[in-house]
Amino acid sequence: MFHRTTTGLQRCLYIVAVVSIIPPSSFGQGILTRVGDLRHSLVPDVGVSVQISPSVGEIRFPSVADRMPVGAAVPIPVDTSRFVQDVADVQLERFATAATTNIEAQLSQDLQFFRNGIDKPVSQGGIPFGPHLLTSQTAIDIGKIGSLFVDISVGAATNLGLNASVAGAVVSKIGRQRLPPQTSCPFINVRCNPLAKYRSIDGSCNNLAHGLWGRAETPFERDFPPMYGDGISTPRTMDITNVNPLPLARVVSTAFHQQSFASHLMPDITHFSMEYGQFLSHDIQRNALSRGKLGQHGIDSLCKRKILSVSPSCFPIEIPTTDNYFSQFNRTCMNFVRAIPTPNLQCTLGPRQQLNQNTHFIDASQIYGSDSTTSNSLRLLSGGKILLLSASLESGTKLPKDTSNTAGCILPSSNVNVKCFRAGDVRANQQPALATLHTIWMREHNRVADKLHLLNVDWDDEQLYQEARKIVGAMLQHITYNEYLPYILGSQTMTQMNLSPLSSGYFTGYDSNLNPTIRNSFASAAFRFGHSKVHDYMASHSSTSSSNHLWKDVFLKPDLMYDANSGVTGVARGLVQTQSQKVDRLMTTQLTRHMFERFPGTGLDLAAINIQRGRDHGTASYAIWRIVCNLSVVGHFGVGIGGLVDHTPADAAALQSIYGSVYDIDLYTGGVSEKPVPGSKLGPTFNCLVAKQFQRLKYGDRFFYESNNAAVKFSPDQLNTIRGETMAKIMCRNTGVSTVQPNVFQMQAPGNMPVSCNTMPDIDLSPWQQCIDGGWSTYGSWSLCVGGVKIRIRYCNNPVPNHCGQTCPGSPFDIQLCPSASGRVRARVDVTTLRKNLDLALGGSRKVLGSVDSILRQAVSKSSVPQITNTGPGGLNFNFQHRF
Ligand code: HEM
Ligand SMILES: [Ca+2]
Repeated sequence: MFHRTTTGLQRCLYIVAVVSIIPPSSFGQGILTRVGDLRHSLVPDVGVSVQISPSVGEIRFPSVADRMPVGAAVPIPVDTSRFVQDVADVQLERFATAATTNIEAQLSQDLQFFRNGIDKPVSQGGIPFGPHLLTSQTAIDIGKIGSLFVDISVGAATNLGLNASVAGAVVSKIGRQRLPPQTSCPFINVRCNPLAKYRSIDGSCNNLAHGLWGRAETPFERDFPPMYGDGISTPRTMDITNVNPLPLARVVSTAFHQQSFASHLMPDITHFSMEYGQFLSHDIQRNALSRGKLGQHGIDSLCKRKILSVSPSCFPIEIPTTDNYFSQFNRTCMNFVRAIPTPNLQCTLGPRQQLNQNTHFIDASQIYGSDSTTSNSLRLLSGGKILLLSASLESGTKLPKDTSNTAGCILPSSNVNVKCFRAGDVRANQQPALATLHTIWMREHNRVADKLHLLNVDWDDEQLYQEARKIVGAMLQHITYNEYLPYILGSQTMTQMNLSPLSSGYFTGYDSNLNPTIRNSFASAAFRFGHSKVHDYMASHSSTSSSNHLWKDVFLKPDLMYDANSGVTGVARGLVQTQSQKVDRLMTTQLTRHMFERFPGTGLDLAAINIQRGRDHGTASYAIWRIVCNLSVVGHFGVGIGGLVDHTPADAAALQSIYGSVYDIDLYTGGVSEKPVPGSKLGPTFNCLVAKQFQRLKYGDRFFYESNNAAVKFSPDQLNTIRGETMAKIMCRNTGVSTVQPNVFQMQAPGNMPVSCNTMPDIDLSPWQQCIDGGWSTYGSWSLCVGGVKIRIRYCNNPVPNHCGQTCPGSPFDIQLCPSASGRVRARVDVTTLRKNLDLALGGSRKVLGSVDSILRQAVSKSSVPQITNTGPGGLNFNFQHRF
């Protein structure tokens, strides 16, 4: 099928991962991937390079006889000219027409499917998938185009007879040369204003040259090409030999991820650290899930019939009849829909990609929204504040109510006033600990806005809102890099990757070539490490009593938030006083059996979902990511050299009993179970993937809070104020908590013992007091005309320097032209210079000024004025006829 020629390389493309060799016996047949090929396939900005010892030289994969030509020792060059010819316009046109018809048919079924089936909101009696299915209309629209791109790509691959291992690379290559016909690209570049002081709501124009980088509703980026069943779009369901099916996600979950128990608590890390991680994750990512593609059938019949081929968005998680929990309910499958497909940012053909509905940056978008409709709907439009409910039901304000219950919450029949909440991210209602963080931060916004208003009475709503938003976003970034990440990544990684905040001065490392976009592997696996940290219950501590709520009793239920004792304050107390579970292979059964459960047996399994999601995204297996991360190559299940060196023997053996090959291990499963790097809570693979993402989110964010960028930077005093902020202070200010340990991410311990909130000073926002016109009197009356100008003067009433180091910033003079008396030609005079000289003459004196005339004379005589200059636009030029 391929032209096996080594000549004409300029016309050739080396296919990734297709070189085969005679493998070592332990692998059966093997396929070698050239290091260069792998490196080539990496996104250049990630700074990851694949280095394998020269003695190995290549990466070894077990081989797939029917996929790969065996025996070639060099990469097989593919003559792209042939493909280009084959996929000439007329061909593509044909694929496009067929695909369009197909997509139209599928789409017409969407709505009915949604009504009848899998993803009915819980309020309508469906089996819930929680708020994760509240896919935005924009995402659905992009998904339609994404489906078209995928179908055209699949058509091209089929037509060319490409096998799965090369289809993605070849179609991408073709796609680079020609845009698919009949498609419109949803990613249209934007014009940016380099002087804009505030972040856009949707994250666009953060990077001035690449205005779409990091914008909401753009695809996740890849560090490594996806591995799909068909090379383009279908989930990875077969093992590396393409002979046996992969172990079922639920089977991996029951055999490997269950169940955590008390001894799996982390001694030093609070449950707050877990919850902050989820809150942060909701700032930077929200996968767009499909809303279904098939009418008539509910999820059960879909599962039973396994009609994936008819309903391509439905990818149910099968439950074996021997399941250790669900078998008692005769449950054979679990609700799962695929993430919607999206074109890549360049809108070229290629493998399926996934869409992030939120802004990729750490910009507090979970508080404010990632689109203007959401953010506007959350604004009070007065005093810069966000909508918050008044304190009628609980001490302290709450998030605005979602009165139509569009978030699909489970509401109590006993109290019609209890509703779910609205926030910048719809998942705020997933459970009360998350809603608590949302509430704390929304309250903080309004406190900041109020304080800013007191300092700057003339600021309008917009300026107050934007400045408060900027401050809150900066606090979130500071707390993330200063308090949260060090305990996750460890101080060594923080230092090596330059992630620690500075103690003074500005950060100058912004790199406009660095693409900050959230990586697919981070979203689909690595940052899900937090799921392993979730405790069995959510504690709520009042000042006198405490109660532990099993998660299954509080999922999607807002009731608790309305209780003065157990609400925001009680949950906050509980979070800082209980521990997280360890990051390890085990996950609480509250998440593996009971997630979003309505009655026994209807729950979901988050571990299985993580695995299934990875396969849905085509996420390459664990072993590949070790290579991307420059870690030792894994080739067997042993824990010695060349094996699972970062796993315990017991965990490695457990993996071996589940998977046929190390190249089948799902990234979530292999990564979360690694032994932690010393000082870190994560093993080396997740440590690498998480650290790299946070590096990009710092170095690729023009608005990073420590930035020295002139248009966006804080003043030195303002930055110091942000640097003094801690999560404990913010909690103290916005809840009824009265004592708390200074570092709420760590358990109480010597050096971190609880202190009274009174000892934590409120934020001092005086550096935000605007430095203009403070302390001036109103202007006196105009002078007579002197030399064609008239002058009026104001006096400084405020001898105390403000935070800008000035008493009365600005000039005491106001100068205007006198009406021209005659038509005489006059020399031009620079008013600015005149004003400067007048100021000079005044010598900073705040004494009552002498006569305008004498000052004017004095000023001008001391200088070279009148100058004959042109001050440019602004109408300040005038003719100066009188010489002193
Ligand atoms: C009680 C706590 C939590 C619950 C119930 C929960 C539940 C979920 C669910 C249902 C999903 C969607 C899965 C899918 O369809 O693929 C998800 C995704 C995710 N979760 Fe969690 N989670 C929790 C805590 C956390 C924590 C602590 C972290 C990180 C520190 C985290 C990180 C993520 C990430 C990165 C995703 C993927 C997000 C996306 O791309 O949209 N979660 N979680
Ligand atoms: Ca964001």
